[in-house]
Amino acid sequence: MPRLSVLPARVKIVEVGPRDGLQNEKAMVATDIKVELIHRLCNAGLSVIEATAFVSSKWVPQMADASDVMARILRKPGVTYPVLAPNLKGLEAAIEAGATEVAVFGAASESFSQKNINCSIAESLDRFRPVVAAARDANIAVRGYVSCVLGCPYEGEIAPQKVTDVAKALFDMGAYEISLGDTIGTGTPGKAQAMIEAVANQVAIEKLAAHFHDTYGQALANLLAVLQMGVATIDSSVAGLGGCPYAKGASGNVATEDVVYMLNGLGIETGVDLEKLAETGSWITGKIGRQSGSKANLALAAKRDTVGI
Ligand SMILES: CC(C)(COP(=O)([O-])OP(=O)([O-])OC[C@H]1O[C@@H](n2cnc3c(N)ncnc32)[C@H](O)[C@@H]1OP(=O)([O-])[O-])[C@@H](O)C(=O)NCCC(=O)NCCSC(=O)C[C@@](C)(O)CC(=O)[O-]
Repeated sequence: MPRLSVLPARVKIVEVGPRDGLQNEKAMVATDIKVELIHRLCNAGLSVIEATAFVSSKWVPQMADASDVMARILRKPGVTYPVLAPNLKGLEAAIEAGATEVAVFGAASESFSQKNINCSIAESLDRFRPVVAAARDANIAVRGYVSCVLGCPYEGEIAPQKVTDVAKALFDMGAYEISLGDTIGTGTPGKAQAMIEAVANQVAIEKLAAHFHDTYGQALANLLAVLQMGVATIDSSVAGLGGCPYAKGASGNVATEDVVYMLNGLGIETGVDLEKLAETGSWITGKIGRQSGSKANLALAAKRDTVGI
């Protein structure tokens, strides 16, 4: 097992359930539920919880209560609550709501960029530059997302070089971390490694995060493949909730419970209490009337039922 020796000792999990997990829900999820979800995730030990998105409510109605969510969460010291901010308007609202970290989100696919944020890749980078500069002036950390790193719902295959170019541009403008999104979950481990290898030639691997969706059931395998290369930050969503409204057919993010179960088995620290997390997964899926997308969650719930606790 020589490869296992190169795995990181600790992985930072960025929990995206309250934002990515809920943004595509058709029925409005009450602000109270979103706030309680964030509190429960915090109690389960997650230390980075993407709370909401300051985007146009015409584009993503589910995130219209972003300011309310931020006003009502009880912030725990040591936990960060990043939010999406696609432009200066979003950044201003995020700052007013007390955000200490924001994320800009671009894509490696022209078509997806147009559908998701209504501009070309080059225009998006021009739009993000002043957002990143203003955020940093205000002492706010900025994360950069790149979508469609392993495939696009409109263009199919995406060359690793395109991903690298956008990732480098975001990093050079001041994003401290670049999250690489397999938006439609079409990646496989070899492709994921080739993509990371290309990006890591330009942006240090410690600055990269893997944000993999599980549409084809490949997310955990892809994560293990990139962990072996040195990636030590993983985005995931409780109960595997989620999907992008502008990527039809894409199912949820990899489930945080499944990621934690795998990392526990590998002896990798996350600081997350799997039982509490699984209870949170069962709670939120009950609240929004969905089946959990986490196999670990379902197995733990069945085990709880069997032993009667
Ligand atoms: C970027 C825009 C705003 C451009 O949208 P636009 O229509 O080109 O923008 P605009 O500047 O012309 O403004 C249009 C209207 O939106 C308002 N507006 C403008 N900006 C904001 C704002 N920040 N907050 C609130 N309102 C805003 C603005 O005030 C105006 O209102 P009106 O005058 O018509 O009443 C729009 O396309 C948008 O909001 N897109 C967001 C789409 C989105 O949130 N997608 C999901 C997140 S990305 C994702 O899930 C992928 C990821 C990150 O998870 C990684 C992966 O898996 O790949």
